[in-house]
Amino acid sequence: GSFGSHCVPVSEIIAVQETEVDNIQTKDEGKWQKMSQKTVETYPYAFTVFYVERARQHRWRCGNVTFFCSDGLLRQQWVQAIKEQLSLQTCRPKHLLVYINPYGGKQQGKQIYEQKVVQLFTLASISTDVIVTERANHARDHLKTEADLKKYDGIVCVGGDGMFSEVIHGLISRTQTDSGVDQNCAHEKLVQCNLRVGIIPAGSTDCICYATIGINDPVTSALHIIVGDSQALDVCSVHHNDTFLKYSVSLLGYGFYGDILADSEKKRWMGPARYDFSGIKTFLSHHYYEGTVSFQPATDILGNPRDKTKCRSGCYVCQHNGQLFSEEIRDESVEGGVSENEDEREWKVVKGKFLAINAASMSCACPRSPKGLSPAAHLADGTTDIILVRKCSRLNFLRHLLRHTSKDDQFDLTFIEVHRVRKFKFTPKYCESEDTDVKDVRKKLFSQICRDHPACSCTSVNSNWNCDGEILDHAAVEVGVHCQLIKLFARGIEEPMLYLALVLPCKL
Ligand SMILES: CCCCCCCCCCCCC/C=C/[C@@H](O)[C@H](COP(=O)(O)O)NC(=O)CCCCCCCCCCCCCCC
Ligand SMILES: Nc1ncnc2c1ncn2[C@@H]1O[C@H](COP(=O)(O)OP(=O)(O)O)[C@@H](O)[C@H]1O
Ligand SMILES: [Ca+2]
Repeated sequence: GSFGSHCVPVSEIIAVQETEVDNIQTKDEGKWQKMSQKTVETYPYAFTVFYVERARQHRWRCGNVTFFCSDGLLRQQWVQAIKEQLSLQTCRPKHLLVYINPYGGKQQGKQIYEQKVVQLFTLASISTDVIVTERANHARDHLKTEADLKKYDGIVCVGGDGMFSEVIHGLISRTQTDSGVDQNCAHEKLVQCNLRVGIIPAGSTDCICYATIGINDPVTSALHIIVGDSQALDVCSVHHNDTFLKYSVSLLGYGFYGDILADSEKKRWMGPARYDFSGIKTFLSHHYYEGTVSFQPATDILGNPRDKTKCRSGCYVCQHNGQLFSEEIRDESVEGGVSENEDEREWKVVKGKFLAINAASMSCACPRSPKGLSPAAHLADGTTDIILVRKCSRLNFLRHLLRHTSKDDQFDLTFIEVHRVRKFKFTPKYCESEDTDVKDVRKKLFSQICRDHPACSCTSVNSNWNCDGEILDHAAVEVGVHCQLIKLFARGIEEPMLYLALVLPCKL
């Protein structure tokens, strides 16, 4: 490279390698040239340090700088010293289990992994076992029962939010089974998972990657895995009548986002554009749904969904509330402890007609909306933000939606309510047909609805829940947040670094 000084923290060095001087090309006045014979003769020994270079919009790249010396022993000492420093970075993974979804997004999962990630893992001396999935739930089932997890320092999933969801379902289930915890019990404390999960984005929305790293970029994700980042993440559990349905880490959406998802699944051939298509269609159909949302507002915590400050790397709110949460758990396990905290807190009940009921456990920032559904939501504070969109005109709903893409506050509208909670319940007005004869109940339901709205086409009474991009089978759900249940190879979104340069005059 060129002459000059480079300052790189050891924690951001990817690898060091001895370099063949003969092959080095240097950039001189913008042109790549072979080094002059004279330089090669004077400095025949070189080594290259690969490191994390920050580019625009939270993008990371693998940069390198080559050092030359005249002495072979000196080079060996340098390379050895740097390797020793690297071996002291104990948070870095050495052996990873990789699942690739070849079917998500633009169906490029395999290519993205092979063309952008493999060489970086090799450079960083990370070995991998790779499984390309052959069907939906392949990764989940493999993790749940087969995979020898002791062998690995982490799991990587190549795909979208659905693929990530599969991986954490496998991992959480496995962890609970191994420690004898029953997932069907909605009030039981779940055991934290030790293995970290990395996401190489290759899906349609990639909101979990975007909201935890700041961008959906495969190389950036690979580098966060290599340096061994760690970010805790809250997980919501969703139950229906004391049976476990699913976990969610990003969006649990009923009404608008549930309907978009149900419609878009039929259009998978369109790739990521299916969401825009179904989005417009769902917007125009303007369905609302009736029901009751009950929740306990989280009052003892730091932070509020209307805050101007956001969750960033090393977030203080997440640290503080995480601490609070683990203390409460400890208190409850003590005989006669203060369990009144939880159960005797006041429940709020909101009944009405809703265009959308969204629970965002993280900001849900994604390329479509870089600030997300709930811009001030936290990754690991043990809460989820419930956003209620009451029945309003199409124009007003459009105003709300458009504000997700601008600086304006999407909650500052009369038909929007937002609450930060630890648990909530939803009960649809027209209850689901279960024990009784299905057809019978449907008939009754439709006649009742049609009496209520004579003009409606009665396509469906209830919506579906969109759970991180997967459809749930029930409308009535009970949701609880499990604080910091899993860990990612991420560090949260980094604040732009501030440099203070002190330039001293050369003449002393
Ligand atoms: C008019 C412009 C309105 C822009 C509104 C943008 C709000 C976007 C918020 C998106 C939150 C996404 C939360 C993440 C969910 C994902 O977990 C989940 C699964 O991801 P995966 O496919 O990678 O597995 N993704 C989704 O459920 C997709 C949600 C799709 C949102 C698309 C919204 C488009 C709305 C278009 C409205 C158009 C009105 C036009 C009027 C003429
Ligand atoms: N080999 C496979 N064939 C078909 N479906 C799969 C396969 N592997 C995973 N899936 C499923 O594909 C769905 C979409 O995956 P995802 O990675 O979320 O992509 P997208 O972001 O495009 O929705 C998920 O429901 C997942 O369970
Ligand atoms: Ca949260």
